[in-house]
Amino acid sequence: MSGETLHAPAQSQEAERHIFDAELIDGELPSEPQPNRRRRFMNWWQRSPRVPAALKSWQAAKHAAVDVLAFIVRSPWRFVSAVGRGIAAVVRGWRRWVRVHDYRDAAEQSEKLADKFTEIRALTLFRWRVTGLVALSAAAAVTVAYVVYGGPALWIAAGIASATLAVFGRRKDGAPGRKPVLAGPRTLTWTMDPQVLVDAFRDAKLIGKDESLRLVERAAHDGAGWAVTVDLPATRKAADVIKHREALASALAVDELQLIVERVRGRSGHAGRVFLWVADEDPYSGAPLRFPLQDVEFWDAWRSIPFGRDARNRRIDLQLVWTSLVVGAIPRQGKTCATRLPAAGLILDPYTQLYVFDGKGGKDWQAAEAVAHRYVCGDEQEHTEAVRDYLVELVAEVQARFARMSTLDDEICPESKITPAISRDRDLGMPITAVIIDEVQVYLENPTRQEIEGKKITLGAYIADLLTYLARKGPAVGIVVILATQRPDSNTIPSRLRAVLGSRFALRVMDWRDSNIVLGEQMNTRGFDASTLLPSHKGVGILRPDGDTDAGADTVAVAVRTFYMDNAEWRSICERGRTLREAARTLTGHAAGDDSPRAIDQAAVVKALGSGTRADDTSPVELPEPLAAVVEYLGDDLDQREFVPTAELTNALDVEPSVFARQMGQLECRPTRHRVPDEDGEVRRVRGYFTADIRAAIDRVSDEISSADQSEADQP
Ligand SMILES: Nc1ncnc2c1ncn2[C@@H]1O[C@H](COP(=O)(O)OP(=O)(O)OP(=O)(O)O)[C@@H](O)[C@H]1O
Repeated sequence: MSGETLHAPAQSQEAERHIFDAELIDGELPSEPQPNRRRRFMNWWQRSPRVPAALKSWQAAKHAAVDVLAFIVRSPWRFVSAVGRGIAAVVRGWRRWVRVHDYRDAAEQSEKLADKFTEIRALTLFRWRVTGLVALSAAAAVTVAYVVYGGPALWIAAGIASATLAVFGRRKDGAPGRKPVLAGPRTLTWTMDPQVLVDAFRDAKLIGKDESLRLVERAAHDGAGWAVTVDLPATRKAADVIKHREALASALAVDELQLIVERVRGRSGHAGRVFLWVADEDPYSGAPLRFPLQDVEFWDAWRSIPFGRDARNRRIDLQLVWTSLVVGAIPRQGKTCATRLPAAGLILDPYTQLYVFDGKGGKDWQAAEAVAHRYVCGDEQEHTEAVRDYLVELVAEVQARFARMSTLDDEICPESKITPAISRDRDLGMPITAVIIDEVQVYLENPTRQEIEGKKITLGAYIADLLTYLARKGPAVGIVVILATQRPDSNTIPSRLRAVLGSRFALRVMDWRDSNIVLGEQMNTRGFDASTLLPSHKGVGILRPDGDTDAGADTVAVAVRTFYMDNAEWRSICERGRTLREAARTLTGHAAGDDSPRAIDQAAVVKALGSGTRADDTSPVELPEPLAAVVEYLGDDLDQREFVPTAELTNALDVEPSVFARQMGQLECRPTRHRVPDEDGEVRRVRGYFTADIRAAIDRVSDEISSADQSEADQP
């Protein structure tokens, strides 16, 4: 029940009290029953089933008028096509009759066709004669009528014949053989004829042959496209339509990027109500979108930062505090531009501290030097070591912040989490701190081995551990991690790091596996695959936000065209950020000419990471058997193959199949049947494991182990 309904009795009681309290003055008796009567009439009008729905509101009347107009405009064409279908049906029926099909089929079925041959032939001849006779009589009748009554008789005869044919050929739901096979392109014809939409849903196998759709709101032009809301038949789910958006786009003959499918939720929606929006043309073409923060003097880092627009031109903002972001794409798709947008929002808040590391070493991030507390640009060994040192410094800072926070009273820090007031209080020293790393793979892939507290580990793996810690523990004390990579594979960004990155943005990638690595397991099967984006669509990607978007809290992911900011505009934002910091006296570190590292307790950092004990970076978390053996056997295939038969695994690992199945089951990895081609190329259904399920199990187990290690390390 809604709040409004709950409050209604309270309001009426209040009104009654006022009436009773009021003094009744002579001559001021209520003399105008008019409004009440009017309201009663309106109430009756709105509720009465006898009043047509079209007369109940202006909008309904407008829709009805449009419907009538559309009907009138379409009727000549519908009449002609009905007559055409009628002629086809009559000719088809007559042919079957004259060729004695029914009799012939019966004889065939009872295998007596040869015996009945003479009878069938006689009957055929007879029916031809009847046909001839009827045709001659009809022609004679028309001729006589013409001679007696003149031209109008011919018109009347043609009218009667065509009306009869039209009735015979009218479109009936499910009538087979009445629909031309080549119906022509469906693009936008559905806006005029909802039957086309129903056919598209059937063709895309989203509803059955005998099922239909209920139109909740007829197609209307909305923005730069057409919108329609439909109810699916009972038991059909809107979520399935979203999942099979591509099939529906194909059935409607539009590019899938042009089709938006959303579930209608809340009071006016339910699990089977779908909102469809089809763009008139490619929604991602046209001039780049201007970044709104170019025109603001200051931005509050706690507010969502404008990121781009979806196909319907709705603005999509990105909340950064409390979360982290990973951007993945093949080169030249707009990764750096996309990463600079949230960075710009943070730069325009003078109370935000920035760690900017650019693995590419170009001039993309040079302007940020003017505001960055720590800045590294380059891919040499010394740069990677500097990144490591600054990250270690930040991990120590996170620990110190937690320690300081525990001493704050409840009024300042009610939830042992950072608040806007804490982040701006310079005495507390806990500003929102963003770590922005472009081309992070450069640092994560560094193979140099180093010794951390007596254990050998590569520099790349150590940086991954530091980032994992920052993304996992940092948000509570105001750390925001933003990573961009052109190599979104599992070897580059380890699963333990990926698992803690909240928001994901995938611009165009090579294939669905890479897309899933950025966006999350099985996102392609839920209808989100960044490898299907077009190369010409620079800056267009799929965003899977950590929190809500304007596109609806229920939206798992949304295709977004990011705002665009050229180098000059980016530089001007950085300059503005510097002026703001100078005024607020928050310019520190590199930007203030101070690159000296802070003194830190290395051992405490290693303990906090809980990963300093790892002996080998290639298996950062020691997986339990048989998962470890499966990972070792599959190697790169774990990312490249979709499915591995159980028999192959049990043979390769030399294990007892039932024991193997039980152990894998305990790790929540269960086999399924799947069609795979065998050596002869024949497709067979075999039992086995989807590599996505194996990867999910690895992530789950790694996370559990890391958290256990972490809580051990957190023990004082
Ligand atoms: N939102 C956008 N709108 C329009 N064009 C864009 C957008 N984002 C990027 N571009 C175009 O794409 C080009 C490549 O962008 P960018 O340099 O960000 O790509 P990248 O993925 O970082 O490339 P690399 O991997 O080489 O660093 C830019 O020069 C720009 O012209």
